[in-house]
Amino acid sequence: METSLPLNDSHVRKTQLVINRLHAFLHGIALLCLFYYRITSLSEIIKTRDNTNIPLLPHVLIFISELILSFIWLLGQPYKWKPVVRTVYPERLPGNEKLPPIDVFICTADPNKEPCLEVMNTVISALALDYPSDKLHVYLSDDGGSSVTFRAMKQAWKFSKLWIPFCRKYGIKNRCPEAYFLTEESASSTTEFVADKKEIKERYEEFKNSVERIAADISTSVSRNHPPLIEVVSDANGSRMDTDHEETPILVYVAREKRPSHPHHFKAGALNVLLRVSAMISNSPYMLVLDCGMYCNDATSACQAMYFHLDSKLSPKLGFVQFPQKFYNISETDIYDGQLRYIWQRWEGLDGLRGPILSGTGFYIKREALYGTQKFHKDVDHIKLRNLFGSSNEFIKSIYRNYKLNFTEDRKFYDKELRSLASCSYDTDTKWGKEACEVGFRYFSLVEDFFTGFNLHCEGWKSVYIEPSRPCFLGASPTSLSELLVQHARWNVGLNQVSLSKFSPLVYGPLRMSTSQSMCYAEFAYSPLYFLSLYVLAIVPQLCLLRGIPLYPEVSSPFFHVFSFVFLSAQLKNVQEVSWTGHSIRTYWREQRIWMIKSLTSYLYATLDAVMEKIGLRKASFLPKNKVVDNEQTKRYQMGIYDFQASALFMVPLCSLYILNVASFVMGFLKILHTQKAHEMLIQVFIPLFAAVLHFPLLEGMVLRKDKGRVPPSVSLLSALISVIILSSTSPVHHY
Ligand SMILES: O=c1ccn([C@@H]2O[C@H](COP(=O)(O)OP(=O)(O)O[C@H]3O[C@H](CO)[C@@H](O)[C@H](O)[C@H]3O)[C@@H](O)[C@H]2O)c(=O)[nH]1
Ligand SMILES: [Mn+2]
Repeated sequence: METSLPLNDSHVRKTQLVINRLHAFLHGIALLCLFYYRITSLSEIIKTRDNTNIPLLPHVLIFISELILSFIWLLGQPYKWKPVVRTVYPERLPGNEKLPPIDVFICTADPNKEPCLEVMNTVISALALDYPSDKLHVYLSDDGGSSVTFRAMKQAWKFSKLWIPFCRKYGIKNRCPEAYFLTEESASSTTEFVADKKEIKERYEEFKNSVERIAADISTSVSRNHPPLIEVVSDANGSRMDTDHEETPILVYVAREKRPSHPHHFKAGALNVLLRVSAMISNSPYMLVLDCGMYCNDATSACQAMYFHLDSKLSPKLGFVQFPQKFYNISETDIYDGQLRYIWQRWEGLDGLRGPILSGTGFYIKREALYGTQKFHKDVDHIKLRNLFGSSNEFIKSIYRNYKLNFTEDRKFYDKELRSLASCSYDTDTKWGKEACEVGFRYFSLVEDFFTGFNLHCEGWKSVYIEPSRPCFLGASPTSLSELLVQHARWNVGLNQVSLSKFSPLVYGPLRMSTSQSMCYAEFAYSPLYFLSLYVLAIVPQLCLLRGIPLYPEVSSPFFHVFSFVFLSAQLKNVQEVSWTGHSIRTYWREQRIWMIKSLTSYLYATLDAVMEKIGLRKASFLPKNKVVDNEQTKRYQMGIYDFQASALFMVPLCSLYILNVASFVMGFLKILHTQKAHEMLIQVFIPLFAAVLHFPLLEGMVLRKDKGRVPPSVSLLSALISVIILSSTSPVHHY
């Protein structure tokens, strides 16, 4: 029988494994030598403090910053321990009749920020997935409760009825119409194809126009106060079951109830409503989750995921299959490092452990994993189920019922039941979204994906990472510094919420999963700490250089080589990883730059935010990213020119530190020439030089550029003032 053969295979990247382990060993030894140097020199300073005038504080600060960097480095090592790649055997997948049904969940929140046409393209591409139509059901959650989205969705469904047969007939790979017509993928050259394509293109233009008309006609205002609305999109004749059902999957619109007095828990709340509503309508055992604007670029993703979910060995423990997030709008220069290469490389490493971290979109997850029912017996107490899942008996029945397309039954009854499941109070006093209670997407953190995946791994579920050469899903990545920094600040607020709680991965993880998997979660969750190290490294060595206080060993000392080795080995390892994943050295350079910029801004504010939330001064919130395209900004992005029109909160620290570093390099350099102290200060001269070269675009933005994307002169002036104050202040390093 076909299914007895494995559907997939994995193999370890051996060369990479050897390089990684060897590097970890050497780098680790070098770090130990570095600590030895710091500890001995610190104790020396403390002992001789009365006679010498060497200040202690800068040495302590530098040591702390080195400890943090080393700690995060150590946490990241399990990622590199056993990188794994997966292959699949397409010919072994069972026939259509054996494929399990799938529900697709798409979330949108605000038509002003998430253009309706893009959302509809996501919907259409999901409807057109290469999967038996009667086993595919698409749900669109509209958190804005906007009638624009509702009406546009009906048009999208109508268009799909033409689009899907066209795609199937010609084996079109890219099932997102907007992207398909842009790329001009050619499936055939017969006259029939050319005529069909022309026809479908015209239909698409009509559809597009109708969506634009809808958006122009009615207000796109977003409501925070509305009753639930659930509608299975159907033909005008009112019969929900369409005669062409074979060709077009059902499409369900869900706007959950929202009231100002009830917390709605952002995307996790929306997904939990979809879980409940879909349980009543289709109750598929697997779900694909997609962010709006993220379209299906390869229609075979569902089958690809099934190579793992149907694998008899993997299946019982497999919670989800994660695809990487890839982006269609990344420019050649990728100045904001939008491709997130370093993340997907880690996921590959995690695949050798318990599996990749849940990444919000582009994953096929098992319904059972989100219900946490694997531990119950079938005859579990009904009261217990009500405590977990809420008061709906229909919902509770669905938990143990197999897949069944349900919505044609008693319509009135179901409508009432559905509205209750989508009401804002349904969750209250249940275990939905509660951390560590195993029901649904967890509300605890703004990064619901990270935290839910963490919980699933803690409960014993595994995950699989698959990165096919043709990306299955494509979305839009930030194209301005401002967007990038705001997005990363939000992610890191979410990570801080986890790391500052009892769910901190190093505390909560090791008892529930392997230490190595916990370390990887911790590496992610503690990464906002980078801001501490980088602020110290951007200020302390520089000020000490100007005051003639050496913080590093002098050139003749053997420890000078230790410091040089640590720096070079870290950099070269990055270069090696970047080139091994098929990128050029420029990618390495940009990754360094953006990592520092994010650490000095997003990570700092994310930590302040999370701490304020912890002590009750603030509430974290998740406003969807603006996906509306600004032409001028996009043009700059395409040309590889940074857009520094970001909030002064971001720009002032960056520019101040930049000026501080340039100034201390120049002044320090002149000073050591005079005093002949170069051998003592070499590393301290090198640090600001490295920063000044790496962040040269900031200098351009402040001084050389005249366009709209430059650093605003007011920001440059304020930054200059701040750096002068820091430079001239008798800083605390002077005494102690
Ligand atoms: O109240 C809300 C807020 C957001 N969303 C949806 O959530 C998705 C992600 O929002 P987006 O603004 O695109 O944020 P990103 O930073 O791009 O999202 C990343 O980070 C999120 C966690 O912060 C994850 O949920 C996402 O899957 C992941 O792609 C979008 O479809 C939104 O419509 C809602 O449905 N309701
Ligand atoms: Mn997004």
